[in-house]
Amino acid sequence: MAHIHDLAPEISNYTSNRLTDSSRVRFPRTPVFTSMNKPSRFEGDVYDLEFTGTIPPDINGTFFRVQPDHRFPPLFEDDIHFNGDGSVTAIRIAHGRADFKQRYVRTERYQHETRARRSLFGRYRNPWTDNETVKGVIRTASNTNVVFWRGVLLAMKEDGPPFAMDPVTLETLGRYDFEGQILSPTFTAHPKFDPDTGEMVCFAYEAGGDGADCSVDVAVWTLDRDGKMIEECWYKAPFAGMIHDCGISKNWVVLPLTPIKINLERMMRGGNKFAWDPNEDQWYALVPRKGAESEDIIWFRADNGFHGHVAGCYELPSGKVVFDLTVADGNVFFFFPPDGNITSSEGVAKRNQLSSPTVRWVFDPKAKKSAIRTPEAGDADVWVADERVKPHLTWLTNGEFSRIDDRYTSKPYRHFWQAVVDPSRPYDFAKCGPPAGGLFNCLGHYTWSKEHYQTNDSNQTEENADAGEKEKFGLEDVYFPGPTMTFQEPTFIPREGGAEGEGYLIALLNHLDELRNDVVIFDAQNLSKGPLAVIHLPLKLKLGLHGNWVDHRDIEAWQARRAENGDVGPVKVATEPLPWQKKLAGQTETNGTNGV
Ligand SMILES: C=Cc1ccc(O)c(OC)c1
Ligand SMILES: [Fe+2]
Repeated sequence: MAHIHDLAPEISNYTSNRLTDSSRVRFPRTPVFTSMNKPSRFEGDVYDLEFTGTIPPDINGTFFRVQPDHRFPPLFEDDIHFNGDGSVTAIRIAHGRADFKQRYVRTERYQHETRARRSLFGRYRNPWTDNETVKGVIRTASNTNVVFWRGVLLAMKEDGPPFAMDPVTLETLGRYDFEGQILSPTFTAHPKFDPDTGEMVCFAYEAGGDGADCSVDVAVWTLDRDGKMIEECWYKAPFAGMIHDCGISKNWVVLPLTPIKINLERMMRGGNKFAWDPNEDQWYALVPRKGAESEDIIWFRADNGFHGHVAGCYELPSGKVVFDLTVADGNVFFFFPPDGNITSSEGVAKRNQLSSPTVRWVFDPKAKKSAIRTPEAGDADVWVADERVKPHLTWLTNGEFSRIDDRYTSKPYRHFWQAVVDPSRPYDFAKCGPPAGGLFNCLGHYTWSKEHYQTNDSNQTEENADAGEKEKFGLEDVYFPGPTMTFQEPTFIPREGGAEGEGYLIALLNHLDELRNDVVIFDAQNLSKGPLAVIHLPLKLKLGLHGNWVDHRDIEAWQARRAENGDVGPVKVATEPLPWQKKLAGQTETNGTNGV
């Protein structure tokens, strides 16, 4: 059979890395856009998905998740996955059956590019690489997380405000500014919900100016269960770096500042948003949840490392704060190499060799601290603990995307789950090629042992732990599906009335050979037994980031509250431009009227 390229010759739409012919719809032939990573770009519904096994009949809710999925060939041929448009998937499960729905988030970016029928926004979080026609437009692709908040689904990416969607239809309602209460240019993709108070704790970094100016301003907010902002405090970080996830305990917020840095000059030259700095520390900010002032923040410094996602965070009887997350021993984001250093192709091989254990830190809010100055923070005091911190323990789990039973957010917890990398298992390279998105070839369930469930309060660090203890701190329950499959992030589904961790685990499975996905459901505490149900999608999705489970009764209760005659009423999306946009428009106008 003739190859398709023989029938119609392939003509590149790129010249020297730039899109030079936007009339040719042809994606780059790079690993970011081929094989499992090929854009899928569809929206649609599949009613009553085929499945094997048994979908537990007590499950009634929706698994929401989001993937970056480029709609148009990017402006730069070497574009990265994280720059793709947010596409939200909903797997609605009830009565032992499942339905599928997928829609793009109608961001402002989406609207502009649809009208132009081409890409207009350039490199990841770099507005200096955009088409002139979209200057001042909110650039976010809303592609990192979807959370349910007071009746709406919020699609989020940390470079911009969230966009609200209807959780049943996935229709985009508009940009959400929390009814005018949060007007920062950026907003986290990882807010945390306090199960006792119903509060949402959230934050933003690079938040001081227009969201692309390398600002060191960090904001932390609390909204109460009625959606009212009750806490807001602004801080200065020691440098402009990524703060991706966070943890909350009863009284504290922990913000991990990763040594991957923003540099304005590099951005203005059209370069990368971030560069890994192998010589910089990891920093952790301990921030009071209530009544904080800027000077109350304490920064703890530790040796260089790359933060993954947070498992748990809670306080010990002494008031010290336990903070558990994965920390890799090198640059996970190989596409953001150190300035003037290794190429990203060297980086990908290196990334696949990184070790990514689960690390427990114990921070003392009463630690002695001193004010320092950094070039980036200018004349602002940055309060730093005098003593550097060391891991309290390091569990060699080698995974990422830690999740817990979210009803235990802010509390001591026993169970966590991860997508796990186990290079000792067979991998069919001939059929699958390099593992797209990383070799997450197992799902793992971890149970902290009794002595580590609520870690003892002595100031024990790795150095005085027993040698054997450094590796395992509880039980491991791992499932390996076979040499042609990898997993995406798992999400816990609680069983009604169940104790912590009683319920199900749901995740997407990638068939790297067939280029197709399944949705798998496990007994959350018995992964090694294999899935209870495998729901077969008739198509290939993309590698997503994060997802969340929403009980259907919550959706129904909020539909009633959000009805025209409900006690809350329909959600109000943002109607005014953000302050940075108004300022920019004002500057443009002034230039015009002055005629200079
Ligand atoms: C996994 C982290 C992460 C961090 C920043 C991003 O913009 C992102 O986009 C999908 C993902
Ligand atoms: Fe994340």
